[in-house]
Amino acid sequence: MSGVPTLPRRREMATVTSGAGRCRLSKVGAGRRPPPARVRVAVRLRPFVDGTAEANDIPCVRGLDSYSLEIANWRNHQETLKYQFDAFYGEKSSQQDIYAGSVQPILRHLLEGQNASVLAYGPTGAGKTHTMLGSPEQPGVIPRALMDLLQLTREEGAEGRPWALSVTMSYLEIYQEKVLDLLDPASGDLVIREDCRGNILIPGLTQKPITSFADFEQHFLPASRNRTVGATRLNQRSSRSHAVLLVKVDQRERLAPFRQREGKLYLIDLAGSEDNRRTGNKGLRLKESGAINSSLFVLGKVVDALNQGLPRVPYRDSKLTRLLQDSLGGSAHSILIANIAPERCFYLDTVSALNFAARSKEVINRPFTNESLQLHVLAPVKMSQKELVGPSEAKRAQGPEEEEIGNPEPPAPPTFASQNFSPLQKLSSMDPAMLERLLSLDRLLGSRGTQGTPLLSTPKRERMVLMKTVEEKDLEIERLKMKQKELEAKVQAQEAMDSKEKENCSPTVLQPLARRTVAVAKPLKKAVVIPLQLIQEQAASPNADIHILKKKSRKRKLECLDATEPKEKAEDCWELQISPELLAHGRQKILDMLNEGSARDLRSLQRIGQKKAQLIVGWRELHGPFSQVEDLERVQVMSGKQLESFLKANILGLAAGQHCSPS
Ligand SMILES: Nc1ncnc2c1ncn2[C@@H]1O[C@H](COP(=O)(O)OP(=O)(O)OP(=O)(O)O)[C@@H](O)[C@H]1O
Repeated sequence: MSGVPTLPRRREMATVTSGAGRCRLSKVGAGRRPPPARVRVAVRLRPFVDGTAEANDIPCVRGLDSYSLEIANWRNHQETLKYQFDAFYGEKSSQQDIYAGSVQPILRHLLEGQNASVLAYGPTGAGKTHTMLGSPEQPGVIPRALMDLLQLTREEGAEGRPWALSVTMSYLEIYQEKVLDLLDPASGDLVIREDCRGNILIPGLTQKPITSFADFEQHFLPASRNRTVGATRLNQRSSRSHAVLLVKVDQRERLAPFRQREGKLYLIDLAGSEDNRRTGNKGLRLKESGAINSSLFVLGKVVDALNQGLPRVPYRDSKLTRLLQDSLGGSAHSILIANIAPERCFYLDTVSALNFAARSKEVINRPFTNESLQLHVLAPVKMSQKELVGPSEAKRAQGPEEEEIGNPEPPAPPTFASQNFSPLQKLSSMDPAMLERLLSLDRLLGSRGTQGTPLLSTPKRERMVLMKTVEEKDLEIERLKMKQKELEAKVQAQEAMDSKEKENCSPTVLQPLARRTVAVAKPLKKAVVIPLQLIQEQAASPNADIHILKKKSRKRKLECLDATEPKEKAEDCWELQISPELLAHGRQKILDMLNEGSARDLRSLQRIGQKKAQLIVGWRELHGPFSQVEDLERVQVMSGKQLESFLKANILGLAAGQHCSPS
């Protein structure tokens, strides 16, 4: 029985055990080799069904316990062949037993951003479609898994949880070595490709978003009717194709660093291996059978190559194995359910299926977390060409054939200025503004004496860390910009009120430092042109504790060409003398500015240009706040002597501001 056109009613489904799927976020795969996960193998023995059993037929297979079974040895009738698997389900086992025992436990990996696959394997008529799809009365793995998965994603992606989740489904069949989209049968034969991380992709395959089981049914039921089935002597509704349901779970982190994860679940109902002497296949059925058997033969070769550790695994020898590349010996948590039949007429098929299952349980996969940074938090990520175009356009873009052997890379992304940087991180798909920010950071790091291009030449992992930092900084900048706008608005309001007082002040005297930092660009620089007379007058003002200038006679050495002793000439000069209170106050103001000001704020200080401001901000981010103004020397933006004049210039400006301030 295949291609069941209806799905079970929801009330007949098992209760969802969401606790079992609670997400534990895994960091597997970041730099280290992911730990191995063996392909799990379960065997299911179906009961006798009408039409297949002969009179007085007794089963040729017998279960021993919940892991092992025995079958008569056709070479020696006195003996039996014993097999042990991860699970054995006898003829009385229910659909729920198989689902809960072997399938449900792997669903949680999808929420960790890992891939999983369930394959039903076995001879024709042994119960693969019954196991995977079932009937309305006895729902199989597919409806049960979908129901649980949708429930899990609803819980994990609920408002207030750290990740937002979305689910999509695709459904395809491999019929006579053609990949057909069951959700869009008109799209023709699709190509299978592999990305640089070894993920298998089918460009142009329809993806339908699903949020509820009703959504799933709405797409799945009509698509199931598109599946190719036909009657054979052994099965009235025999699957003539391998059917693959692909369910993708996308996760987006709601807060920084806005990671993104993708977990894929393959639910595969393989076509059964067929002995054409018994199926009575002729004509088209024989041709179909040939395609089915040869792809299953390649599947056996792939499993053998993986078991023997051969350097070449013949994944590309059939569409089926190409599609299963990341499930067998790849990145998925995989479970193979080998379906067998009890009738004697199935004996040889059963032995062959059991031998295949026994070999498969030696196959080792290395599942890893499929995680990346969500760069479009700041700028929309360019979707890949394949995702943007419909099936037919994608096919046209690619050409009619599957990709060349030995050229597993996906098609080149659209040409873009950053393509030189694209081998690991998705720089090529990056928004130009983001790339510009990245380059600025790169220049900044370069200007601090780092050799080469520190950002763009670093390995992927480090680069991702740096890019995370860029994103965080950008958010911080946004926050500061907002704050600055608020302050500017306040200043403007204040200025309107203060206009009268300003008129009384000399035009050469400026606003207090605190307000200048957020007002018009670089007003503080004007403070240095305060006429000395004015300052002198100010020094003589009633506010006697701020003395900033003092007239002093000083001897100056004069160069004498012919004399050995230099002549000295007494002359009057002005020496800056700042009162200790003002000095301490000014130092504190500058220190506050160094620790809290943005690069733009810092540029309003005397002797600080754009480059120095950026270096100061960068140093602060790396080392924490400045404990004293002298720390500026450690930033290497000024020497000790320059620091002294920097302090004087700024404190002078500050004093001038204070004197003019109406308060
Ligand atoms: N565990 C079971 N309990 C009851 N009936 C079963 C069971 N397994 C299979 N059947 C019945 O056996 C018949 C054949 O099963 P099914 O179509 O699932 O086989 P299949 O392996 O998918 O075959 P094919 O490869 O030809 O598509 C169907 O009528 C199905 O309902």
